[in-house]
Amino acid sequence: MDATNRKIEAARAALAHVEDGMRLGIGTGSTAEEFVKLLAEKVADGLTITGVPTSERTARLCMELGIKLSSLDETPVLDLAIDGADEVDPALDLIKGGGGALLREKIVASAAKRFIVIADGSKTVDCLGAFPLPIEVNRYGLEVTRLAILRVAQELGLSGELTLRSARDEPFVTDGGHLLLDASFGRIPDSRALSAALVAIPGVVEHGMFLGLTTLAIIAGDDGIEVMQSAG
Ligand SMILES: O=C(CO)[C@H](O)[C@H](O)COP(=O)(O)O
Repeated sequence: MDATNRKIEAARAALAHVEDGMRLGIGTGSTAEEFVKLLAEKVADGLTITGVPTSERTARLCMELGIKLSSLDETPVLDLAIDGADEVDPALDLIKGGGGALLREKIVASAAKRFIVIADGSKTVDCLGAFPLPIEVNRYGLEVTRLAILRVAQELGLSGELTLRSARDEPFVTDGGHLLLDASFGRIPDSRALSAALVAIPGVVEHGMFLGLTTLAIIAGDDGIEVMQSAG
């Protein structure tokens, strides 16, 4: 099975958790897009859900495919959110934001009673950090924020490149109008300490570590689907 088919299988397994009438957070990225396509087929067959998208990109796809959308302000409590991930560790902590949507994704996941992650097997890791950690920052004072991030990382024994994300030779701008710094720190042994230190920096808007948010991870590998359940 190739990577696309694994994503489709994870998305299909997640769809089984979607019930009629649900208020549903809908993720961003290639795996989430496979989920949106399958969800649209169910909606065409009569399933009723209210979707809250995690990005403008996902909103466009949902609208194209006939999925009814709401905003988080109109629908602030969600029954379920389903999204992809860049890394999933054994405690179901994640790195997300490879697609640049981490802020809305985290707000939507935190508004959901249950948060299901869908991924192919290449995303599972023993320890977060091989995938560069996306950090969403305010444009104002970018250099001050950059230096502060490097300082807190150093205090936690971490080091590595901090790269301003770009797209088509321009800085990548998030849906919220912010910039992204991708932190290649390598293994992050104490993700909670790094999280607390990062959110205390005034110019940091959010970071891509999703800690303690995941209810279930549906991982599709060559041997089929593995469902990882949160201990909490
Ligand atoms: O966090 C994300 C977007 O901000 C995505 O969920 C993450 O990057 C995984 O994407 P893909 O399913 O394309 O591998």
